[in-house]
Amino acid sequence: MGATTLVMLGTLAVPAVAGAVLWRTAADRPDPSAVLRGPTAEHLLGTDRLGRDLLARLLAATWPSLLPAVAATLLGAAAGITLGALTAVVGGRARRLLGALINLLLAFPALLVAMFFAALFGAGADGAVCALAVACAPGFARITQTLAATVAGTDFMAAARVLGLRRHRLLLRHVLPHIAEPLVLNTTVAAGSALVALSGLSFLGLGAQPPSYDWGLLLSQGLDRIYTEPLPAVAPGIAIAFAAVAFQLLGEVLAGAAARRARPRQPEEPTAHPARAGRPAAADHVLEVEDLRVVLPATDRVVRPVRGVTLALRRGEMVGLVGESGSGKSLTALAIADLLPDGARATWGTHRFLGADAGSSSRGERRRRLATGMAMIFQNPASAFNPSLRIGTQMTEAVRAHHGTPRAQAVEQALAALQRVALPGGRRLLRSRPFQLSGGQRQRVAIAAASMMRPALIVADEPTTALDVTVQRQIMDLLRRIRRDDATAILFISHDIALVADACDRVLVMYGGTIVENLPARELAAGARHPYTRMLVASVPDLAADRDRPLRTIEGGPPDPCATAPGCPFHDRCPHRLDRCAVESPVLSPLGPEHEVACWGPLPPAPFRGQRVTEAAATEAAETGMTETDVTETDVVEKEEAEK
Ligand SMILES: Nc1ncnc2c1ncn2[C@@H]1O[C@H](COP(=O)(O)OP(=O)(O)OP(=O)(O)O)[C@@H](O)[C@H]1O
Repeated sequence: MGATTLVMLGTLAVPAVAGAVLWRTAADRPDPSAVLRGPTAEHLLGTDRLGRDLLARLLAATWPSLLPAVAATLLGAAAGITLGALTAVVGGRARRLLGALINLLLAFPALLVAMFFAALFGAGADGAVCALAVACAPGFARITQTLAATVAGTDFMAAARVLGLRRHRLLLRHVLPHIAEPLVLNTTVAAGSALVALSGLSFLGLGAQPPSYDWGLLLSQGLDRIYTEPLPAVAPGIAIAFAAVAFQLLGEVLAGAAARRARPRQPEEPTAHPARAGRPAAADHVLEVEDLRVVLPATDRVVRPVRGVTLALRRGEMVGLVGESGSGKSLTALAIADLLPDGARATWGTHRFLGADAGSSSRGERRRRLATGMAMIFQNPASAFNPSLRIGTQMTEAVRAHHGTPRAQAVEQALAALQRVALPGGRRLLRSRPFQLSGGQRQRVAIAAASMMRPALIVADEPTTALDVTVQRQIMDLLRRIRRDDATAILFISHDIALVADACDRVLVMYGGTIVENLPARELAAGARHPYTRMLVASVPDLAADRDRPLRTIEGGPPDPCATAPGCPFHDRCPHRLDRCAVESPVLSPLGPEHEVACWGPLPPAPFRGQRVTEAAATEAAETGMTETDVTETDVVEKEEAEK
């Protein structure tokens, strides 16, 4: 398409640029001896009523036909884009007024508007250009208004407003650069339509006036004798169609190029991922995932944020997934739920949900199973709901679609679910829309909706991060109740180590896209053996922390998700690293019946509950003259309690 467009544009460019020099004389020279001739070897398209060569006139008219079309498009685009973009930066009342104006202008057909204004401005090429600019401006305004609306509500616009940027700066710096690409494409396509419209105006006598001429006028003059000599009318018609198609194709080619530029590189299949048959299914396991890998496309590289995650959840078990930002927790959850973003690819050795192997079922079957057996609760309850639909519609959607539950019965179930999560309001709440609820209410509705399907597994991705501690507690109570009542397994993703340790049965610690430790939650504080888990736990401040000392952090940053070097992902930050840590990747290996760790040199169990207690023990030992190991955890805890 690109080559064809180039050839077509080149074919137009030659007569457009050289037409006036090469053919103007022949085009304007009358020949009384050759009036109204048909096509001959001397005049390939024939002559007009003054004996002028029609081919020369057609070629010489290229520039006068294309230039006004491009000029009208640019004028209309400038006016329309300004009008439309203003809606993103003005206040509410002005925005409504501008919107109404755009709607009003759009209510009239563009060609009618063009003819009206062409007559108003007076027949002639300039009047036609202005008329067409006026006619196409509302279309540009509407597209720009729609595009600008997507930018207007963004956080960076809010931040720019807070910084006090003036409107024209907001417009030029923040709105237009974000929507420029589709507007440029639209302008190119519109130029083709403008050419057709301008030729139409000239054809009707409202555009170019003799002795000036363009293709539209030539077409009109040729039409007088179309039954005896079709070529004088057909040739300008073909020229108009040819140029209009060239502009349209140019728009298509630009759009294709833009899409290709935006489309990230497709990831190649992850390497070093041997196909494995997987272990036999355990009877009480709801979910079993082995060697899950996720590869994401990026514009210039391939991102591998999840690199061989193995996990399993039993019925009714609540498992915490912790790890610092970027360790791959959310992508692991999305891969399990088959909700990865476009272009992302997941592979696994085993993916068994409710006993069924994902590898042996079709995508449709897998999705159906996930839709009925799994529910997701997201961090931001605001974006989990469609703002334009009522809560009731969204809550009842899944049971109606998957269980075929009649509407009235689905509503009853929704009311029961709302009662279960202690949300008052009943039917009134079902009739409300998401924006009418607070964040905590929305999250409770999300949990109520999730519980309506009685799922075997709930994946809760930081469900309490956006909420205050009181609501957080209520949400945790709800999850616990659902788990107890329905034996639902819960994969609870959180940054709140203390909350996870308190609420979960087991904790999976994730680092650099892999699970580095899997241990019972009760052992998290004292029994963690991976240096990363230890440091993560130690970095949690508590009320007993010495406020004069800086908070503990883990030096360094998370590993680059694009890196392909072997070795333990934590080795460069690990104070206990061994030589082999930099070259050999450790795998998750059992340390005890319920404890697995991926480390070449797991630390010995901490004597007491975490770093805080260890330090307190040292102080206590120094004060009492005992050795550190003589100080029991009970001593330390008792002392802390007394101090509090
Ligand atoms: N659509 C995407 N395209 C490219 N990279 C992505 C995409 N989504 C996530 N990533 C990258 O993948 C890595 C893991 O992201 P993920 O959201 O799973 O981390 P996380 O552990 O859940 O972090 P957080 O706790 O902050 O939510 C990060 O480095 C992130 O930058």
